[in-house]
Amino acid sequence: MTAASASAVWRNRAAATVCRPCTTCRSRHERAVGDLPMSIRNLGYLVFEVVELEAFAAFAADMLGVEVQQRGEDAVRMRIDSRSWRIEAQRGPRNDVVAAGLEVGAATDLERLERHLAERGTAARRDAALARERGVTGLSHCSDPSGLEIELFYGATEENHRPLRTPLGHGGFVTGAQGLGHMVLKTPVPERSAEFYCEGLGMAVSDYIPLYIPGRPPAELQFLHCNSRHHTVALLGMPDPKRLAHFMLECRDLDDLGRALDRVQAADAVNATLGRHTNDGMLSFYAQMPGGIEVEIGFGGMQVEPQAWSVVRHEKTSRWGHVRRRR
Ligand SMILES: Cc1ccc(O)c(O)c1CC[C@@H]1C(=O)CC[C@]2(C)C(=O)CC[C@@H]12
Ligand SMILES: [Fe+2]
Repeated sequence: MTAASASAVWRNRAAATVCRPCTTCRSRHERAVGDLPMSIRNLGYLVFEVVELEAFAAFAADMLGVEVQQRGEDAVRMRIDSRSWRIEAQRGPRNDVVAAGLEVGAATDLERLERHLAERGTAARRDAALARERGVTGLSHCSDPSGLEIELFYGATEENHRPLRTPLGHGGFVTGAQGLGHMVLKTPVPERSAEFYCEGLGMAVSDYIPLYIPGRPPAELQFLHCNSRHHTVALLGMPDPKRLAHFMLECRDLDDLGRALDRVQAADAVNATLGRHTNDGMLSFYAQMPGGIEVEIGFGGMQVEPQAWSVVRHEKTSRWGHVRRRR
């Protein structure tokens, strides 16, 4: 079956919603990056809503080592690289991610992606005011199947004329073409979500890992890439009013991960111990930010070559470590 006819088959089946891990429908969204005429390039930014904004900002500055800038009374923005900002936190009740910025190459790419989404029944709406607010040239937004706001954008603002201001000193984070890091999203409709990110936005499956949590129905993690980062989005098939399972920032230097672990341990905020993941080989630990938002601090993730990648399955989530603590 050619790629074109496979996607036609998927489109014909789109009305039939099958939301459990299912090899039949899974095969419909499995294809390589670049198979579609347009694709998102990377995860550009994340917007959070948190009740305890000051505590969240302090944790980011003192534990993660990012640069935090106040933005009025009720928002902060964080820099982790040359971009003017990568993470925004707004004061609000949700204690969750409220928008994800996915970057495309340029104006024409955004237009093509909008047309492609419209053909598939997803209306992405242009918003010049929101583009200005985010500091980007063009922005069009829609919802993912779990209701998360997805902001497709191009033309971000660079601030590479000055280094990061952090009290801690930091060798920086792995970003560039790999984007800001990754996010793991819980979704009650994992097959629809996978179809949206793959057939809609042009991402591709890296691998699958089953998840057995005692006392819960078996679930599955689907790892998706859109550049050489092994996964930019991972989907966890599990209903939850909180959409974000965690987001991940990757340190360039191992010592920055080690020093972050020291600080997070001293603050008694470790959610999962140091470990190495099976699929991307990332060395990481997980920390609990104020508002219950979980962040993974990583180092040394394996990169994929999208055009040469073959989908695989793993039986375990970690080669070792990542022991979770009960909260
Ligand atoms: C398995 C895995 C590979 C690479 C990653 O970057 C990554 O975050 C994960 C998932 C880790 C984590 C887990 O294994 C136990 C269940 C967890 C906590 C979830 O509920 C979401 C993330 C899952
Ligand atoms: Fe992760």
